[in-house]
Amino acid sequence: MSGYSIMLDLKGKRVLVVGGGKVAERKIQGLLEAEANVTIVSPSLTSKLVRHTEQNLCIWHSREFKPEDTMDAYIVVAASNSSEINQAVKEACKPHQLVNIADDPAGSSFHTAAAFKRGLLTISVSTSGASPSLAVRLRRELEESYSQEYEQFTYFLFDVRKKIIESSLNSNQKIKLLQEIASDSFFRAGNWEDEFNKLFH
Ligand SMILES: C[C@@]1(CC(=O)O)C2=NC(=C\c3[nH]c(c(CCC(=O)O)c3CC(=O)O)Cc3[nH]c(c(CC(=O)O)c3CCC(=O)O)/C=C3\N/C(=C\2)[C@@H](CCC(=O)O)[C@]3(C)CC(=O)O)/[C@H]1CCC(=O)O
Ligand SMILES: NC(=O)c1ccc[n+]([C@@H]2O[C@H](COP(=O)([O-])OP(=O)(O)OC[C@H]3O[C@@H](n4cnc5c(N)ncnc54)[C@H](O)[C@@H]3O)[C@@H](O)[C@H]2O)c1
Repeated sequence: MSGYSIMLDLKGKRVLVVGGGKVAERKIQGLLEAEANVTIVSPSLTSKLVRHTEQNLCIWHSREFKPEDTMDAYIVVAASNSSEINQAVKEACKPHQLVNIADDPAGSSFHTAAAFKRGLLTISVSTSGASPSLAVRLRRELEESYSQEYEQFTYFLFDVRKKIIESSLNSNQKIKLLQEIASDSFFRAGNWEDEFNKLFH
């Protein structure tokens, strides 16, 4: 897979997850953070997923998968522990549906990246299935390199970028300023508002 990176808006979108084990739990965590509308079809659930359904964070059909479950789903994740069931899920999907098969990277239309957020910043790592363990290691290393302070920094950048774009500066001045406030030295200086006001009158 050559792999094209995008950020999907899943708010309110219907996502079907087949299986309720450890892998389903991990995928569902990310899907709920993205505010997707998650339906799980599985005869059993992990205790964490049971809590999610009790809190109405997702819908659970306590039974085996049926092909019609895939109807109307924007994304389908097959994470049962049976490769036959996972293949049946794939076969039930229409060509336009995004499908992730936990035990069949080549047969999936997308892979899940190892990702974390700092406010508006998302950092994700993919090895295209070569080594999920390497993706996890790099994600952990990057998490250490990009401190929690980046969360506030992204909100600061979001606000001042708007001010810069709407200002009467010419386009070269705007680009220079936008690059300056995104630089490592600016980030490290702290007092971002004060430093910005010195640069922007
Ligand atoms: C990143 C992450 C996101 C997530 O799942 O949310 C993710 N796998 C994670 C962890 C992980 N997965 C596995 C191990 C055990 C050690 C090892 O195998 O290295 C660990 C490590 C651990 O658990 O620590 C085993 C494994 N994974 C896949 C197969 C099937 C196969 O290869 O055939 C098997 C063998 C199954 C078996 O035993 O049969 C397949 C996929 N796993 C992917 C993503 C996609 C490619 C990502 C990429 O290459 O970058 C892809 C293709 C499809 C997909 O699932 O989307 C998440 C880390 C989240 C985080 O911590 O940040
Ligand atoms: N992609 C990844 O990151 C990754 C990592 C490890 C394992 N895997 C693969 O993911 C799959 C699931 O692993 P796991 O550790 O979560 O397994 P698990 O045994 O913890 O969970 C399997 C779940 O599938 C459900 N299930 C079984 N038959 C079903 C059916 N007919 N319909 C609906 N649900 C059904 C079970 O009730 C259970 O909830 C395995 O195929 C494994 O090889 C993928």
